[in-house]
Amino acid sequence: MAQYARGSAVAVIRLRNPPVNALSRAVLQALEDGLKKADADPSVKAVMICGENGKFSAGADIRGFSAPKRLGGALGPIVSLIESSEKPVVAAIEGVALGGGLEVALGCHYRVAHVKARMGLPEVTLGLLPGAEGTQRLPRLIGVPAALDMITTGKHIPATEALKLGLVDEIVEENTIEAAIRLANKVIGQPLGPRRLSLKPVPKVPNMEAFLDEALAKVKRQARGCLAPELCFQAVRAATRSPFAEGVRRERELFQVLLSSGQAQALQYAFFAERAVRRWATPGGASWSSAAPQPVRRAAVIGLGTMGRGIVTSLVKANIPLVALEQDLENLNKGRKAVMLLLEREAMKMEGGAQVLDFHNPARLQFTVDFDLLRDVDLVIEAVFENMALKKEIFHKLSKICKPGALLCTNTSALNIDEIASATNRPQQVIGTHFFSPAHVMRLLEIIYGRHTSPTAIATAMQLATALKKVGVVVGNCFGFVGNRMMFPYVQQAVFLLEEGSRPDAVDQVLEDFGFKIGPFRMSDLAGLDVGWRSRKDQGLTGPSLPAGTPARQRHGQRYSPLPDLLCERGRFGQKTGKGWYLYEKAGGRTATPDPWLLNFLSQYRDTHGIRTRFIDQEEILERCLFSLINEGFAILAEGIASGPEHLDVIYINGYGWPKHRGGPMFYASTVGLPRVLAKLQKYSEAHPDVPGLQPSAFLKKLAAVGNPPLKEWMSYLSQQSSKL
Ligand SMILES: CCCCCCCC(=O)CC(=O)SCCNC(=O)CCNC(=O)[C@H](O)C(C)(C)COP(=O)(O)OP(=O)(O)OC[C@H]1O[C@@H](n2cnc3c(N)ncnc32)[C@H](O)[C@@H]1OP(=O)(O)O
Ligand SMILES: NC(=O)C1=CN([C@@H]2O[C@H](COP(=O)(O)OP(=O)(O)OC[C@H]3O[C@@H](n4cnc5c(N)ncnc54)[C@H](O)[C@@H]3O)[C@@H](O)[C@H]2O)C=CC1
Repeated sequence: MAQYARGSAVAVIRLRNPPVNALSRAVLQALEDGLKKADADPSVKAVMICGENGKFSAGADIRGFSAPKRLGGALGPIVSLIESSEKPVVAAIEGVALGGGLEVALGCHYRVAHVKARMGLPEVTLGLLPGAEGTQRLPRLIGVPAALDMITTGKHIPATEALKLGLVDEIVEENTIEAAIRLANKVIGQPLGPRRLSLKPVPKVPNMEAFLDEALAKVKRQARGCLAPELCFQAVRAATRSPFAEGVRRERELFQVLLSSGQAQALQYAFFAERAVRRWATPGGASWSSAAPQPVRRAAVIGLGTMGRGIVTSLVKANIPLVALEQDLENLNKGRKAVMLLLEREAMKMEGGAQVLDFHNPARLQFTVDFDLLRDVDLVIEAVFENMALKKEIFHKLSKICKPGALLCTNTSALNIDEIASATNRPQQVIGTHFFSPAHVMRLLEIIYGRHTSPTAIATAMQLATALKKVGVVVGNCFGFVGNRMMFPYVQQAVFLLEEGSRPDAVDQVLEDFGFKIGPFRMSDLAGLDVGWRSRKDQGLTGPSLPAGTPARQRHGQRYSPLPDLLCERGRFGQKTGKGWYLYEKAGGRTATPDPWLLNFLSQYRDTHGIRTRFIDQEEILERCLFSLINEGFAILAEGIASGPEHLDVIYINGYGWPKHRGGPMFYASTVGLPRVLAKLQKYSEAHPDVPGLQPSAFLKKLAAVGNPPLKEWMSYLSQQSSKL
């Protein structure tokens, strides 16, 4: 709704739709009614539009996008109506003016913003473009380069930047509403022509066409298969080539293309999925609604290797004082240097820099080798080597040293949380906090509860995720948890495809074309092949503990590929050694080129094991890798390890580079259709009966049998008895 009030000469229209004043049909209708009332009332000389509760508007109501009668057509004419008003209209922007909200403000003749307000056209992140004439008005106001940047990235900009760009006329530190009314009174009677953006020419850029060509190339590079950025670009380009009305027509056409592309649906699903996972629940009945977090005033990180360094950096950025601990002085100094470098880089990106982060102050960041300094911390994050005996030793020590209420978190990739907790006197306060590398960059935090983990511990870990500006996803305890467990069959298929005749670059290309940031082989080279090798040796799958006489390509009666082990035995650990699945310019190099040695090695390997090389097409590569990952996802859901498919999708988008415009693996499966996924898995598992990852999960079979229900209904088909927990 929007509330209309008339004080003196200035009528006030207040957008009202908690929590973010989204522009629903009712709000737009009330806005239109208010404008008409103000127009008809001769005592009203100007209008001020603002939002309820300190927020202008977060834009169109995203929940309404799938409704049969959509808002798209309605908002543009209202923005035009505002602009054509014969009485000056001033926007008072507090909180946020996003999407349709900013387009409403662009229709106004003047804009006043609070210094803390943020503005943006984030439609591109929802697979759309600003469809209410925003792609035509914004370039006229702030110029093509700045408008293209905002519209194709969807970034939110602070009011201070908006003022520099000319997006707002004034920023205020005090009362925005009063300042807007003051301005409205001041401009009564002044000509409005120059304030109507639709009448302004688009400011010229020297050599506009060359600029646009370069901008398009950049947009395409960054979009990686996502349509919206390129269509946003095309809409802005139309503003440079055509009069306003024609540009608006083009904007509408492009908007319709996006709306029917399927990508918009996937991106909107991802938006709500990220919010849905905040409302966590466990099969035991604990949930976000009843559990309260405990405060974390001081934390500790143990182990300053690859992960620990990033975790320390994240905590410092979140303003949480902490102690960083290593096993000896040599490793401490190495870790300290690396942390300082990371923090200095982060500080350079921030306003206020190192002073804001204050990381040279030992009260905020203390380095030590002394466990005694952990006595009074509220939370510890352990990030030492992936070794159960070592982790248990550390947790035993922590339970003796740390104060009774302290939460003990482990950053393990796959190990059993219950076994780690068993080494302590407080298993209810032990929890997995699985960060992703680089930990100060990646948004995902997988939060793993064990058999005894308390609801308070889960709530505290979720609160930590929010404080670190990460997406926390609560999952149950199993080998590899959700993310890595789904990754195992995916990587396994990629390696099997090499055995059968494919090449690392061919497999990577297919998955990168699908939209992954990097394919499985480039990813393994980046992460280090030795990491998996160590884990396989610990599991007795390779190395000295492998029983004599074990067939080279079989373990426990299942197909096994020794290829990654053979590479490691030859010192090929990936980027760090300059050689892995690819060749690099030097140890630590990043440019991957196909390695003739490897191709020759593969062909010898096939000969040795009598494998007939065959041509493998792109469809098979894609389906075997993705469908085996998705299949594991169904097994995870059936076991109650995650409470819904949204959890798996949020994990994959934020932790594994899954293309967001495909909505996550489970959403993707729903778009492919479960009967088709099932049929393909059946076909591949018949061809490879010794690969359990290709055998369709019972839950997938059930969903296909009951008629492929929509994703949001999947969980209702799980019987209580099938949950393991
Ligand atoms: C046929 C199609 C017709 C198209 C019509 C054309 C019009 C256009 O040109 C298209 C548009 O306006 S598209 C909308 C553009 N706006 C956005 O993308 C803003 C999305 N929201 C945000 O960024 C943050 O929520 C925000 C920064 C605002 C606040 O962040 P917080 O972290 O403080 O809070 P959240 O937890 O994110 O949000 C609070 C609750 O509000 C819900 N919500 C947010 N934005 C919404 C929106 N635009 N529409 C509907 N619901 C929205 C959000 O889901 C959450 O609710 P719960 O999930 O129930 O907690
Ligand atoms: N590297 C990665 O991409 C990811 C790793 N992980 C997990 O994070 C944990 C750490 O992995 P990385 O950082 O890669 O290992 P890393 O080998 O780079 O670092 C481990 C650090 O722990 C220190 N350390 C060992 N014993 C210690 C002790 N008793 N007291 C204090 N410090 C000790 C070592 O000196 C070393 O600096 C592992 O459990 C791993 O599985 C989780 C997600 C991703």
